[in-house]
Amino acid sequence: MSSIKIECVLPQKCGCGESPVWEEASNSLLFVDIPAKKICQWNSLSKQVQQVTVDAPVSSVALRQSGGYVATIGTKFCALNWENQSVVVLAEVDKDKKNNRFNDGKVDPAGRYFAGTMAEEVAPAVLERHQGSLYSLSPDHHVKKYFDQVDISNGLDWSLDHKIFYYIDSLSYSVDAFDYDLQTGQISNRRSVYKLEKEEQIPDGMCIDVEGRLWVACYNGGRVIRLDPETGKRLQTVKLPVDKTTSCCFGGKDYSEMYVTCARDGMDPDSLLRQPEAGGIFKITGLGVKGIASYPYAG
Ligand SMILES: O=C(O)[C@H](O)[C@@H](O)[C@H](O)[C@H](O)CO
Ligand SMILES: [Zn+2]
Repeated sequence: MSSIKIECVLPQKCGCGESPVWEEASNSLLFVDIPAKKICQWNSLSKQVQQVTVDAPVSSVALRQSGGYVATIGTKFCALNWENQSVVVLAEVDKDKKNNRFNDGKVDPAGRYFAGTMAEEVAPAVLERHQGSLYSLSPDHHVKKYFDQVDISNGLDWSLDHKIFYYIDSLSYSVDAFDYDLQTGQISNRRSVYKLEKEEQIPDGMCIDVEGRLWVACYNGGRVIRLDPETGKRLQTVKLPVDKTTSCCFGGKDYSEMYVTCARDGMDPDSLLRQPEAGGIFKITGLGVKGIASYPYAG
């Protein structure tokens, strides 16, 4: 076995850190702090953080092929110009659901921006149920709705051959798979590939590695787990010194490092004393497997 090392590389104190995305061009990790309405860029070489504050909870950020970024802000798909900090709305969803916001989002291998919604939480994982939907924004800014009745739309990624879409609705405690048609962006044939065990708690963000295995951050479980979606077996558990692990991505040189975000919101004073790094950005090295580059939005 390789020797795994876990370190907090940025003591950020995010209320809810989310959406880690590696940006190769700048050797940086992008991430958001949802309740703080912040999009952050941590430069791994200078160790400096730059941030842009927006006007509503921001739940995901992604690269944009034409430059800058895209982000899900409130219930809007937006484009962000980092230099002048300007935000342009590309599309809006759930207009009839005033209490909804977007949650996790990610770009598919064809450049479509996928993101799902949820009702705003009154406390972590406490919310009006079945209010969310899953959407994608195509490069021509057209919005497609896949399904509704979602509780907490969360982790998503695609298989290496682009034929499967993996998806997590947190309160189902399941990692699901769909057949994926990359040409049309259609999904079909939903099935569960893994049911979380009790101590693994709530499945949140997810990413795929070069061997086609899934890494799932377990909210309240203080860990990331590696799953084989073909056999439905858990292959590995990596525990972190914080409970509210929210998402993970590969990055760094050759995508051999894993970055994990986590939350501080919802922790009692006692847990905060025991977990002073809660809300920080963690780096895991020595996993012995690499990840893949994230896809940029093509619009
Ligand atoms: O990080 C996210 O994706 C959500 O926005 C969070 O609120 C947690 O996931 C949720 O509380 C646990 O289910
Ligand atoms: Zn999440």
